[in-house]
Amino acid sequence: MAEREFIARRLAPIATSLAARGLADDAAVWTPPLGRDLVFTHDVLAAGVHYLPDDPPGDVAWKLLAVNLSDLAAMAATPAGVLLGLAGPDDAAWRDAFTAGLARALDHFGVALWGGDTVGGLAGHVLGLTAIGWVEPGKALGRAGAQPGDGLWVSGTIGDAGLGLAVAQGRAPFDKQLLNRFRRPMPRLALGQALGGIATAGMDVSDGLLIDAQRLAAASGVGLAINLDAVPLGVAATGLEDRLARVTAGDDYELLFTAPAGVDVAALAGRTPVTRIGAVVAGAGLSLNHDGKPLALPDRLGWEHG
Ligand SMILES: Nc1ncnc2c1ncn2[C@@H]1O[C@H](COP(=O)(O)OP(=O)(O)O)[C@@H](O)[C@H]1O
Ligand SMILES: Cc1ncc(C[n+]2csc(CCOP(=O)(O)OP(=O)(O)O)c2C)c(N)n1
Ligand SMILES: [Mg+2]
Ligand SMILES: [Mg+2]
Ligand SMILES: [Mg+2]
Repeated sequence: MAEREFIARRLAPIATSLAARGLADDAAVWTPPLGRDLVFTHDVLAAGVHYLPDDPPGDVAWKLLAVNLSDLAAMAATPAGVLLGLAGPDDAAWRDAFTAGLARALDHFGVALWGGDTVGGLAGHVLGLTAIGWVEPGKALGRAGAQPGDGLWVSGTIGDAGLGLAVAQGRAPFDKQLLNRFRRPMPRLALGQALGGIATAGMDVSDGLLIDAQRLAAASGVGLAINLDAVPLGVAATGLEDRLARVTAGDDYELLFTAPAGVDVAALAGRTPVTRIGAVVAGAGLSLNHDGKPLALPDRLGWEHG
């Protein structure tokens, strides 16, 4: 299918918002909600780097949208629309399944496809997505702002996606739930929006709990004391080494945030599970506690691109 035909047949039917103009013009035109600050993010997924080349294309579409919505959630924003960069081989069956999955994912999150670009003839897929959302003025949540005395909190469970990757690679027995944590992350949008204006700092966990916590600490100019044994895991760890593997695996797309001691975080989070895993302290960097004793930081804290 030629590019023009692909856009008309597969993309235009799912780009139904007024802003997208039927994908018939050179760009989208969106009227943002009056008086709101706009929030922008862009993440790329590359085959073999972020997902396995034979992962189901519909799940790849879900993940592409979800990882970007996770960054909007981290900022306490409400998503509105996205722009898609689709570059890869001329594989009509893959693209059909991808766009069908994208339509379902957009529908699930109530987000509009506003436009994008398509490039064929490549060896592997490189998928970009820009997500645009909005926040009430002054309510965007950043990584700076954590204060000594605040509690350190995380949503959901950590390390399951890392186990799911092992399942997908055939290194671990089949487990649908873990596979889904890797292929179909769930951005914490409701929690993020609830935290806006209340949490002192926040971010999403994409590279690994420890490395991302270290970034939050650095951005806030504080130290973070983390009780490793309090970190919620979906599957019990077999020992310290396993526990360290979970908190450095990444791909979690949970929210890591700090809140003043007086805030009832569980009530604020509503149906989203949240766990207090430590505290903000004066100083710098991370300090870990395990079995009631200080534990030296492992050499590797998480995922870093070369
Ligand atoms: N190629 C790039 N061009 C411009 N900004 C970038 C680029 N790569 C990353 N950034 C910005 O650097 C910051 C950190 O990026 P990243 O570590 O990818 O954050 P995240 O894990 O939340 O996606 C973000 O504000 C992001 O927008
Ligand atoms: C095939 C495969 N191997 C390894 C991983 C692990 N992994 C790759 S990138 C990454 C970190 C997140 O990706 P990044 O591009 O840094 O996203 P961002 O932090 O910008 O949201 C992780 C944990 C994976 N997701 N897929
Ligand atoms: Mg990024
Ligand atoms: Mg992020
Ligand atoms: Mg990263």
